[in-house]
Amino acid sequence: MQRTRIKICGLTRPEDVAAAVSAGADALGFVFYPKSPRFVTAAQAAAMMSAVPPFVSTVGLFVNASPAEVAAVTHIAPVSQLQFHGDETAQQCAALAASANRPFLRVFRVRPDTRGADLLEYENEYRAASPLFSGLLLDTFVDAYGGAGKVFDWSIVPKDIAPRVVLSGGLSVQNATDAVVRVRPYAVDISSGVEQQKGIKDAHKIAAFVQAVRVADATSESENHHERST
Ligand SMILES: O=C(O)c1ccccc1NCC(=O)[C@H](O)[C@H](O)COP(=O)(O)O
Repeated sequence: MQRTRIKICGLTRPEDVAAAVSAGADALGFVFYPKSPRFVTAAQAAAMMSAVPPFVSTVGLFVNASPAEVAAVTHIAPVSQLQFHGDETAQQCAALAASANRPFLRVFRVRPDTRGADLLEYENEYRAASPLFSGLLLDTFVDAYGGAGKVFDWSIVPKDIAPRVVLSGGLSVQNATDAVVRVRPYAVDISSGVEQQKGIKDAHKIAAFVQAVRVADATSESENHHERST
């Protein structure tokens, strides 16, 4: 059975890290963008990461950060990978990742006029720019940079790219099963949909979200089985 990977983003409290790990999250996101309500310092993130068990990834999220800012964080907080969420070019992402010696996720902020071909072209550009490119994370374009809880039109995601992308943007306990069954992404990423208030996660919502994704995995498996046997 395909097991859709799950990233919980925007963690600011040790108890929220514990809730995400105990619910079965595969990756934990820490926001190093000072204007975010979910901003954490490198020292705060490092303290939270010290309680993360083996085989759970930690992701450091940056928006238009300088090489010095990324280096200052990665010297202190042992993130396993980077996420570039701003207007960085492919060359800038490649250089930031190389200097931090970490793989990176590139966020594509989907607009109403985005077409599937745009995603494939963007992915090719990043793949060509760096061996440290680990994949695209699809989020909804909003004027602010992210964590806004807005959904985009999932039908634009081409079937041939879906198994490699991280789907995000307005996911919730209510829409997670539908999103995963329809798109069949490699992974999903959620922030505001599992919060009580900005930056404060809700352990029950995290557990319910993980459960909703697992229901989708089981549904997709039974659909695959049905397709194979007819
Ligand atoms: O969380 C923030 O405040 C934030 C600030 C600047 C850039 C990105 C930010 N968050 C990104 C995420 O948490 C997620 O990758 C994604 O945007 C999904 O968020 P949501 O729609 O709230 O689930």
